[in-house]
Amino acid sequence: MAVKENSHDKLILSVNAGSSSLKISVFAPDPAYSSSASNSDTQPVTLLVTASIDGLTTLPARFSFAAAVLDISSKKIKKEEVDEIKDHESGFQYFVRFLTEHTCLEKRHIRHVCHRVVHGGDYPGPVLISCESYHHIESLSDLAPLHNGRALIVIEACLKIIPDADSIAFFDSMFHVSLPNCVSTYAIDQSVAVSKGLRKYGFHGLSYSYILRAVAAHLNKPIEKTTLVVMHLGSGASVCAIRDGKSVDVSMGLTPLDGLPGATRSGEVDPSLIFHYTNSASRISRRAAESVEITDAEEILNKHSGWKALAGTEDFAVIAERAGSVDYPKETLAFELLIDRILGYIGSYFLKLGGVARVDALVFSGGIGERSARLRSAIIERCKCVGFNINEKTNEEVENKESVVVEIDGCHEGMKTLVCRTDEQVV
Ligand SMILES: Nc1ncnc2c1ncn2[C@@H]1O[C@H](COP(=O)(O)OP(=O)(O)O)[C@@H](O)[C@H]1O
Ligand SMILES: CC(=O)OP(=O)(O)O
Ligand SMILES: [Mg+2]
Repeated sequence: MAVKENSHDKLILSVNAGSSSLKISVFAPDPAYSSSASNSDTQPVTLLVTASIDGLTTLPARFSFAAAVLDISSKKIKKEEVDEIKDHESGFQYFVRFLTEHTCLEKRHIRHVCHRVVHGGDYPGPVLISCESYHHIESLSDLAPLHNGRALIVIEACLKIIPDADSIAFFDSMFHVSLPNCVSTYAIDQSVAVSKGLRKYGFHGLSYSYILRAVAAHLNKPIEKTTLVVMHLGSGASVCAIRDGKSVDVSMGLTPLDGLPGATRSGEVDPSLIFHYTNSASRISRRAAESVEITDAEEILNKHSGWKALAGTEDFAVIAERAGSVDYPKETLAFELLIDRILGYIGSYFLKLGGVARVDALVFSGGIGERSARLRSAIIERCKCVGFNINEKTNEEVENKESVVVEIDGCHEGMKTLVCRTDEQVV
């Protein structure tokens, strides 16, 4: 397996610690690109390998691996159950060992490790991991109890296993620094809000950033003139309103719990529900993730709610398949409830963005948005009244299409309905 030394000796590892998954890609800088020849802050990269571990909250975990370049590795693995992967940390260790044993890439050639970190507080851009930034991210862990703690565990494992590479944190919240004040502000005492940083931050920003670029390119429009309603529907689910290339609203809030329900998350509830659910709801617990302190209420609403609570499964594919059958009332409720909440955001954001005159497209993405033709169809059916459309045959065939962006509307004029295969690692 001969690999040109100069093209693969400056590797970039990109790690995406999601709530139920760990996705890792390895990139090399594009050798044809000269940084001095461009003023752009982005540099093209070539994907070498990509791996994904899912089911981390419903063990056994499943490992997938593929090399994008033939001479790197002949291995291709599709969802193999791996008992030794128990969590994000052991998943990362497994991946690095796999890379060493089954590809010609060498650990010593990894120069940069980019970590997706969900909550970055006021950080407007990426930061190099140092003692100070590590502790800042740690201090935000109780605002993203399913995410920041796990990302830090992976960062620590990485510093141990690949000590010569620098680690850089890229935040989900960065994309939403453009939220208008009236959107990000909660109607509470502003001196408390400001001193404690209690405002809407919004998440899934790396995904929205990727989707915005990909969709703008697909529509042949400049990013700064692209206006979209985008759904990122995965174990954590959100909707974002993008006006002229900037996030102007997003359904997640101070934490990723707000907005849509998810695999184990309740999504928005009347805040008073917490006081009535159980009288021990505000007791501090240490169970969510090591090193994170949260209350019982946060634990219940983050880890024991969502479709796990409604239908007894965290797998939305099962829910989508069973919904509508009289034999499966729980799955039917979970499916219809998600659609109801999504429609609420689409309607609201469509109006906020200026309706049919301004919106370029409605975009589905994330594990569910990209794979559930049934969910897309059920949503678009109810969005026809505002001008969106769906071609059922194209919708069913999305999985067979290779392109990053797939049109499922079948119209040639007006607002598009699109599916975008998001890639947070590449951002
Ligand atoms: N064919 C499918 N139909 C509907 N949902 C699916 C399908 N395949 C996977 N999913 C769902 O996608 C979700 C995972 O989405 P993903 O965005 O990859 O995860 P994460 O939120 O952890 O990053 C899971 O809830 C899974 O059930
Ligand atoms: C922010 C968030 O919910 O991320 P994920 O969907 O990866 O869990
Ligand atoms: Mg994700």
